[in-house]
Amino acid sequence: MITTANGVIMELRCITKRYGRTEVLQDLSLDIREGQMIAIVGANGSGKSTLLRILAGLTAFTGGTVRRLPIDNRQFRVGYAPDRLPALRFTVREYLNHMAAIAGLDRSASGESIDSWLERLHLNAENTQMRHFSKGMLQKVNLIQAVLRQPDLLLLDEPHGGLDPDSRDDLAALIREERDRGATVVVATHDREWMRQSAPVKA
Ligand SMILES: Nc1ncnc2c1ncn2[C@@H]1O[C@H](COP(=O)(O)OP(=O)(O)OP(=O)(O)O)[C@@H](O)[C@H]1O
Repeated sequence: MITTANGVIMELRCITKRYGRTEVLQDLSLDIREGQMIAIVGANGSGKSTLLRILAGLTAFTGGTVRRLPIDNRQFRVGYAPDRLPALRFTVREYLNHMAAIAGLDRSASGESIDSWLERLHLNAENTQMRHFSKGMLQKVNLIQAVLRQPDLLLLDEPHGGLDPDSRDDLAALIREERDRGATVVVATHDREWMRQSAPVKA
């Protein structure tokens, strides 16, 4: 999948991030390689979400450089599940169709993929607006929108938040499948135990 010799798809060098006077990230350097599973573990407020948003290209950093290496002359696809989705006035299908359209996916293929994910994650509240969803239901929609475009780099921020035990198993299977497909997965969590038990780590 990746054309660089050493498999690096993203290079961060000496990244700093400040919000006003508060320095959240300091001199952070990191190489992200094809097929890696990376856990960003830290306490509340330590800057995990900030780092994921920088990786997603959604937050500007204050200093340092980020280099994204192309795959076969194209930018690699990023899937990003933030730590929570807003409670929107869309139904789940309206929202996922919308996200698929933004990603430039073919309507009929993405429709089938959405059907299959809704069934797999037992999300059957088709006609209810997402603002009435529970935290766990919203989290499932969040995960689906992140994997719909078959990302090369999948960024998951506290992905187990709000999920019941069976759904956590579904999440572990989802991560495993994404890795088997060749995706690089970066997970931010403050829960070391969940990471140890649920995140399938491949050598
Ligand atoms: N947009 C922002 N403006 C100002 N400060 C911010 C902003 N976003 C985050 N912060 C601050 O930056 C610090 C790191 O926040 P961040 O959300 O990245 O941490 P986190 O490790 O993901 O925390 P948690 O585990 O609680 O989700 C916190 O002190 C937070 O208040």
